[in-house]
Amino acid sequence: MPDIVLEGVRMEFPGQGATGPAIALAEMDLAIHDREFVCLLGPSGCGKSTALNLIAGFLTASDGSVRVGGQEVAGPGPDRGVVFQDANIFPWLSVAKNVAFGPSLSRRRDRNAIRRQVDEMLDRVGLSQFANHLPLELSGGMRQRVGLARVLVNDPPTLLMDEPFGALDAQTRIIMQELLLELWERDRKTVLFVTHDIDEALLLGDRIIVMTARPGRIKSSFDVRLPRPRRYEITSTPEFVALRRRLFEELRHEAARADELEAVH
Ligand SMILES: Nc1ncnc2c1ncn2[C@@H]1O[C@H](COP(=O)(O)OP(=O)(O)OP(=O)(O)O)[C@@H](O)[C@H]1O
Repeated sequence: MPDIVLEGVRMEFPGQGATGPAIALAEMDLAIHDREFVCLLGPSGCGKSTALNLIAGFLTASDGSVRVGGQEVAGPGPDRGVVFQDANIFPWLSVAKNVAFGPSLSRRRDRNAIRRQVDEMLDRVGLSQFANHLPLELSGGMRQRVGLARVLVNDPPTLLMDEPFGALDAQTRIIMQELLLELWERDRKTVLFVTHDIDEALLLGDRIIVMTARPGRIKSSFDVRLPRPRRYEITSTPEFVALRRRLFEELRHEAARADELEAVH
């Protein structure tokens, strides 16, 4: 059964001042299967984040249906873990306390079990030595690891990621992409990953969905049949380079349209 289904989804934001309503998504249909890693790719402003926020339950569609696991989305829920670019961590809590936050909300868990779970999670993301540090004492990449650990420790079946590595330098970004691949290989969650970076989408995804410029619709869907487990080295293989070229052509037109729309507004 598909894990995430959007049918005829339309999203309008009320206009500000003289401008009419902004139509972010028009008639969007999408189906993501259980344990599939799908990357949503498209030019700036095409509605990628809006689609993710609808699935996360942070926004409600103006029209159409958004279902996760067969249920109509009525708001955020523990079945969907969301990771943003700014790592959504509490600056006043240590790394370990940030990661323990979610599990501590559940009254059924005893403290020792939570501590073991947090230790294991910190080990998986390579932060064991920084358990007692405050986020301010960490680099951007390490903070993003904390953000990832905070979400993964709750073991949500679905992960929604909105350009999580967008603010990182190129080197750190690759390290984080490889870490995400490693984590995903182990427990294969359903992932929707929003990005405008072709290489990132190709390195990570089973499938890449390309969106049109605003108002966003699905333009095309590409299966990425590159072997797994994947590492960064795959980006220089002929198969990868050929796929990159195809996707670049696919996006070129939409990016130009997005620029025109920008110039008009
Ligand atoms: N809260 C809002 N109020 C009004 N308009 C909005 C709101 N959120 C998004 N929009 C508009 O909806 C459109 C889609 O925005 P969205 O953030 O989903 O695009 P995106 O593809 O994620 O872009 P980017 O890659 O730049 O983050 C844009 O034109 C944006 O200006």
